[in-house]
Amino acid sequence: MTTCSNSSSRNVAIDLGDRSYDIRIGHGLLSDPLSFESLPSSTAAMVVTNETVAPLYLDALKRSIARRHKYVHAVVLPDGEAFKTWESLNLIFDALLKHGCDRKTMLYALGGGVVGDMTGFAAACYMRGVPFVQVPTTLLAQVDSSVGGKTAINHPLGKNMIGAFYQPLRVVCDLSTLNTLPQRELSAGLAEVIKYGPIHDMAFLHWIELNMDKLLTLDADALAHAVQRSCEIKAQVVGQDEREAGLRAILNFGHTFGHAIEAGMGYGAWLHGEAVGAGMVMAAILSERLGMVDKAFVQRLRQVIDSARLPVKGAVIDANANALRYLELMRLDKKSESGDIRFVLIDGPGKAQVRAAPDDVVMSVINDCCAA
Ligand SMILES: NC(=O)c1ccc[n+]([C@@H]2O[C@H](COP(=O)([O-])OP(=O)(O)OC[C@H]3O[C@@H](n4cnc5c(N)ncnc54)[C@H](O)[C@@H]3O)[C@@H](O)[C@H]2O)c1
Ligand SMILES: O=C(O)C(=O)C[C@@H](O)[C@H](O)[C@H](O)COP(=O)(O)O
Ligand SMILES: [Zn+2]
Repeated sequence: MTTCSNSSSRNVAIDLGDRSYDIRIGHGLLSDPLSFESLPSSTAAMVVTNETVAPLYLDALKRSIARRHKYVHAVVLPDGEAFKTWESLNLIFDALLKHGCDRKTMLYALGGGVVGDMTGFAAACYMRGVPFVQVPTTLLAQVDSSVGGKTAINHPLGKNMIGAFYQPLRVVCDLSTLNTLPQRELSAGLAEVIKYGPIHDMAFLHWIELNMDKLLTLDADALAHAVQRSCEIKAQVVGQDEREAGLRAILNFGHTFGHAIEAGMGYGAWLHGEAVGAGMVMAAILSERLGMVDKAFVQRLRQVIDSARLPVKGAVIDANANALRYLELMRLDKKSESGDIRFVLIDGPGKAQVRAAPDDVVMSVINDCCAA
């Protein structure tokens, strides 16, 4: 992983051999054709976006890439986590086939993590693989989902259960797009920014604590630093373990509980970042009950998550048997082995470890941490 900056953009490189690529970070990049320089040109391009993002940014992106492709098509999907489904994926394939797109067609994912995950999966599958570029327009997508090649759709029984590892050719993070992002979505993105502190970089957590007000008010320098440092950490982890044989699982901190909340409450009721925020508090308390961190660490993490205007208590997903329902959903998590749920726990500030935990301790955490 290497980083370089100039006045208008900061670049983070992700080193994956012949699948290496650049993450470009800066204001106004989406409207600048130079952001897409040196990518392969092709006859056709397909921009995948949704009904909220299309009116805001589709025309600008089309103008920026117009010289690279003879035809620039677009498919506009319904908006929301509830639409991260086979049906939406099929809308992308329908559009590609309707326009006679060949295997050199470039896909552009224009939107948040939902659009990005589905576009990447469509790119991995269409004609057994076509190139794609991530143009993330939410904070969450800029600091996390557009980087690293995890692509997927949801299943009613579990998050991201059907997918593939498939890397983009470039990530173009235009920080200006965050100006139109609703406050709740900004906070959701901050959950994944905060995540990088306890698992890898306590100095970054300290910086986040000091700069939370600036982040919440979209201060340009603070945002640029948060996106750059998050991408650097993610690039470093993914560069060592692209397909989650081991280390990469630390990026799942807060997600074992969080994904249970998302699936259990019905996709979209809680935003992904909200569920991860509460899930990180629950995982930190579990770490503390297993003797891995002290109470002061848990309190510090709870405080920073709360300051990002995120929930610090989990959801009640079953009024009669809440803890059992969590366990049932978490057993399907992709980190589970032979029916044992494996959690990302904090093993001292800045250090994460993936391990199983006794059911009774997990249930005590759920019983103490969930509020209606
Ligand atoms: N692949 C990965 O590594 C990875 C990492 C983290 C999260 N994810 C996935 O990402 C998804 C969450 O992503 P998200 O938080 O971006 O949600 P999202 O894609 O649903 O976007 C959030 C909302 O913001 C809207 N929006 C997007 N850009 C906008 C803009 N600039 N202005 C105004 N509105 C805008 C969207 O239309 C949507 O309503 C989840 O499905 C999660 O599982 C994947
Ligand atoms: O990139 C990763 O690896 C992550 O775990 C990042 C997470 O923030 C993200 O939500 C990811 O999609 C979760 O992965 P999953 O394998 O649990 O579906
Ligand atoms: Zn996540």
